[in-house]
Amino acid sequence: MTLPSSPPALHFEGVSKTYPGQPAPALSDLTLTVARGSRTGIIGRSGAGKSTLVRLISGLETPDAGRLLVQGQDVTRLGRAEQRQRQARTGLVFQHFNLLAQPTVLGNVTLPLELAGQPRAQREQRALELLEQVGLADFARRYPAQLSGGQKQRVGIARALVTGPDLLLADEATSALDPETSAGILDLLTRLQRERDLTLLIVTHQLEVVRAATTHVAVLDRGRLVEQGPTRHLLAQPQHEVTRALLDAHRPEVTLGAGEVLRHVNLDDLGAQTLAALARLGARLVQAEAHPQGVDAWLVVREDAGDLSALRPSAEVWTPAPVSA
Ligand SMILES: Nc1ncnc2c1ncn2[C@@H]1O[C@H](COP(=O)(O)OP(=O)(O)OP(=O)(O)O)[C@@H](O)[C@H]1O
Repeated sequence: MTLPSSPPALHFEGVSKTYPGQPAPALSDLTLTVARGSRTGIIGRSGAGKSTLVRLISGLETPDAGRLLVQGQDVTRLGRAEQRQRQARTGLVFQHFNLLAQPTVLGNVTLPLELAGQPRAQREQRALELLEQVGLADFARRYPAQLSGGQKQRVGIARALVTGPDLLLADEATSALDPETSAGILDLLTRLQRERDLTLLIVTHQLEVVRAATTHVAVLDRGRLVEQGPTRHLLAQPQHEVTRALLDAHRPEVTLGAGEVLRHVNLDDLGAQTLAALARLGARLVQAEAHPQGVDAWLVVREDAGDLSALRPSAEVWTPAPVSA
């Protein structure tokens, strides 16, 4: 018996988009599939086309060419009513929160349900449940101006989820927050994605966001997809210069001695065995950052130090790329 396989959450098929009056396309023949239930990062430099991708998914723009399927539905062919239904099933979280100043926190979260015509008691109950889930049960009667940036973003997340979407788009959702607050928001998004079995699309220019919160990643550059894959694999073995440049931005400033090179490696951990292996290789650890994909480490080693793959038993995901000083 063959079970009907469910369609991917998103499928871009040869999608192109050029804004009026612009010489170059914002997206060019983009083919990209986002698996249902994944936490997928879309990363790229400024102007890569990330926001355009979000605007197409959320229905704010339409492709010039190609097809965009959301949960198997070709959104370029939907009527008005169907499009509104689809939009209600897509939650959006913005960089600058986009909260209204006047309604209270509760009023902001209930707004999408109010617009959908849901009775007050029902929508308030639902919004209070969501506020509880984002840790803001006691803030319902406050105004956005009385909240910190991280709290405002929690309200933004509650509002994005209040209509019960299956797809959540976070567009630079942590870019305006300090690192500690960002980490809390990414943890929250990850938890909610798991609990609600959502597909989470995280659009960012920050590699650390991709590392902390995604299972898969796609790298865009000048409107094109340059590489994609499981996050851990892609960050350990970046193939494209754009991805390498994103990794390089985290390179520590270090003075190299004669015959020494700086290398970026992704380790499983920094346990006793790994440290002993580093010592045997004469490797100097100059920077290490732990994250859900392992430990991102920068080492100074002698050019003739030998095979670093011994550092990582699961070496199938890792070939150290030499980085010039
Ligand atoms: N409304 C618009 N009108 C004209 N051109 C636009 C518009 N929006 C984006 N563009 C152009 O399309 C290209 C892709 O822009 P987009 O905003 O999608 O990139 P991005 O990766 O999100 O960049 P950033 O990280 O800076 O937000 C850029 O060249 C940009 O100048």
